[in-house]
Parts: sequence; C-alpha cells; structure tokens
Amino acid sequence: MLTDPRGLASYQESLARLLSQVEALGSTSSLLQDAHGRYLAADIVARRDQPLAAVSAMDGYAVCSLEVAPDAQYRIVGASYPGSPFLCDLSPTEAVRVTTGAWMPRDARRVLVDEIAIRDGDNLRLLRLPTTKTHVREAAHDFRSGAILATAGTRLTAPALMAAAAGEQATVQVIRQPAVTIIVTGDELAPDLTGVGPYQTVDSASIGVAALSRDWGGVVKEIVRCGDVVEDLQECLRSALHESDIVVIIGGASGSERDFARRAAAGVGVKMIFEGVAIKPGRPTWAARYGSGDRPCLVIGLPGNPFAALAAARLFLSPMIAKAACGTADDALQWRSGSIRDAMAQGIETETFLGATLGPDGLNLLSSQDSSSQGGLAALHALILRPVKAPGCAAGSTAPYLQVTARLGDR
Ligand SMILES: Nc1nc2c(c(=O)[nH]1)N[C@H]1C(S)=C(S)[C@@H](COP(=O)(O)OP(=O)(O)OC[C@H]3O[C@@H](n4cnc5c(N)ncnc54)[C@H](O)[C@@H]3O)O[C@H]1N2
Ligand code: MOO
Repeated sequence: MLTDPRGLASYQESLARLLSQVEALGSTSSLLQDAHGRYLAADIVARRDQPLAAVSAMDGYAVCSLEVAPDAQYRIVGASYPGSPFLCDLSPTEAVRVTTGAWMPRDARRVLVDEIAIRDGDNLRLLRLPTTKTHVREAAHDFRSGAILATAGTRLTAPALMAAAAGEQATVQVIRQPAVTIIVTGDELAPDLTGVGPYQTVDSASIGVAALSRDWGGVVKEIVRCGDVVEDLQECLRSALHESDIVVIIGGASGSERDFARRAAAGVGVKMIFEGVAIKPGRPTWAARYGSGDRPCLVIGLPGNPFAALAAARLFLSPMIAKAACGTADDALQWRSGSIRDAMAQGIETETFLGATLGPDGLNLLSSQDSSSQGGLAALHALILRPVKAPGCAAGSTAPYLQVTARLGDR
C-alpha cells in the first residue's frame, strides 16, 4: 500500500476509526405520523387481523352458492358497504349488494361482479356465467394479529409507515435522532445572506452541511457563527458539546496562524481520533471525541472550502449520523459502480473524490473539481472514487461512486 507523504491515514482507515466510536442512540416513542424517516427500535407487531372479516374484492352482488346456473335469478335483500355491513344469512336465491372492501354477509361465498349483472329493482339476473374467481378476500388473508410487519432497524419509509398503520400502531419505538450542532468559524463570514459586505464571504457551507445532516437523519439544533478568536470558539464548543450528539466545526481546519478549530477543541478536553486524512478534497478533516459513558459527543472538523466541506461531510458525517440513528452506517456507504462519460487521467498520489452528475447515461464529471467551487454544485449527485495512482481510463469506463443525498439502501 502507498503511504501518504504526510503520514495521514486513508479514508477507509480514518472512517473505520471514527465509526468505531459511534453507537446507536437510545430509543424513544413517537406518534406514527411523526415517525417518517426514523429507524425502528422495536419490531412492529400487528394488533389486529387484516382484514378482520371476509370482504368483497369488487363491486357486485354477494351470493352464497359457488355454483351459478346460467339462468340464475336472485332477490336483492340489502346492501353492504365498507364501514356499514349487512350481516344477514342468505338463502340460495338471495343476493346482497356489495362494494369493494365491504364485509361479506354471513355464508356468502362469492361476488357476482357488476360487469355480468343486470339489476332491475330488487331483482338480479346474469348477462353471462361468472369465472371461477370468487372475488372474496378471506379474513386475515393479509396478516394475522401478532404478525411482525416491520423488524427493528427498518427505516420508516412511506411503505413501512403504511404497513405499521395497517397493524394499528398509533405509537412506535424509534431510535433517537442525533442532535447536531454546526459551528462555523471565520471572521470573513457574513452573519446572514442579506447584505454581505465587500470583504465578507457568504456562509454557504453551513447551509449545505445542515441539509446533508438532515438528509441522513440528524436534527440540526443550531448553526453558530463564530469569529477567529480561540476563546470565543471554545465557549461555543463547550455549550455545543453538552447539548449535542455530534458537533460539526466548519473552517479553520488547516494549520495557518488563523486556523483555530483544532486548537480550540484541544483546549476544551476532546480526544483526537484523527487529524487530517489522505484524501482530496477534504485533507484537513479532523475528528475527536468528547466525554465517555452515557452521552459522549463526537466532533468532526470540516475544511472551510465549500466543496471540500460538502464532500468530507458526505464521506464522514453522513455515515456517523446514519450509525447513530440506526446502529449501522451501511445506508450511507452504498458504493455503486457507474459508467463515467468522460475519459480520466491517471490518478494522483492522493485518493481523490470527484464530483459528478448522475444521469440515465452514467456519470458526468462537474466541470470544476476545485475545492472552493460552488457554481456547479446544484448538479452534484455523486462522488466518484479515484484510488491513488489509478490508471488513466477511456470514456465509458466504470468506477465506484457514492450518491450524495439519496439513500440507496433503505432496509
Ligand atoms: N499551506 C497550506 N495551505 C492550505 C493547506 C495546506 O495543506 N497547506 N490545505 C488546503 C486545503 S486542502 C484546504 S481544504 C483549505 C481549508 O482550510 P480551512 O479549513 O482552514 O479553511 P479556512 O481557512 O477557514 O477557509 C478556506 C476558504 O473557505 C472559505 N470558507 C470558510 N468557511 C466557509 C463557509 N462556512 N462558507 C463558505 N466559505 C467558507 C473561506 O472564506 C476561505 O476562502 O486550506 C488549504 N490551505
Ligand atoms: O482538502 Mo482541500 O479540500 O483539497 O482544498
């Protein structure tokens, strides 16, 4: 394996060290309607049979005999609709009007669908013979009370929420979402997006990193802006460390006399996990842990250059949040293989992640890969991995990529 000239560890090694410090948070109960996107801490067990009784699968007429003669005639004795059943005993010449989902009358065995029925007042005769299909959904044909509808660890996506609701689960046990505080450092950063002064920079990085955090299941408690003063940064850090599961510091990550993030963190008693990673962009990324026992807090320091901050957040922060929110980082580490539309030169001495757009015909590299570039970010869908000194390749070659926002692997 090639060694980084600065002695920094690889992405995989740094990520593994970081993730070994992350544990799934405890559980909490939530109303089902508020649990969208959350991970189940306990199985969802059906509290009822579904359906509770046999129901009609079609609009038509329920009759009690499976055998139907071509000249059969019936007297319609009532109507059963979903929510208002008509629960009579039927004689062989009686029929009950039913619509889809209505409880079948007792003893009714089949439904003669509207398409073959001719109704005249209370009398019913047939246009032609029915098929062998009964058009009846038997009681509990979907699931029985006690059936497991979703297992612990499942993400409550739209389909999973529907299953949980069908099982009559008004409240569910879900894993607590990690509370994320974002601290942004830099004297040059404008306090808000309106009225940015001539020597100021828009704080775009925190907006993107906050959104990415939410995408992966974090709750962003606060975005705190702080100047380049160690003591101020330490004060922000101290309160963030006590109120959050994850603290993100953007900027001030490299080593100049104006970069204070790591110095400030060291001064408030965090234990470094790594300081810099052999990747591009994102080399100055650092990580640390604060406290132990019940409520440790993890700190991730991102570079200030916006594309570098976003890429490093996707590579490190998303898996951290995913692991804290569901017990495994797998959902955030779904590497896929994609066809790259452009030819690529030989890889450099550092493992590189290239921004790309993902379309139906493969991946297109963004025109600028500069770590400060933001003009093309609206079309950023994926990060392509270029290993150290990867051989140059022609257009149409395949390479591993990670999607930036979408979860590919909902379990
Ligand atoms: N001599 C060296 N210089 C640099 C090195 C190095 O190894 N040796 N590393 C470079 C790399 S790589 C990166 S990435 C940058 C990032 O360093 P910092 O984390 O210390 O970033 P800052 O100095 O705070 O800011 C860099 C740049 O980004 C702008 N910025 C900062 N915060 C935000 C924000 N929230 N939103 C938008 N833009 C932001 C800031 O104004 C600067 O322009 O260091 C290289 N230098
Ligand atoms: O990590 Mo820096 O991201 O290359 O500009």
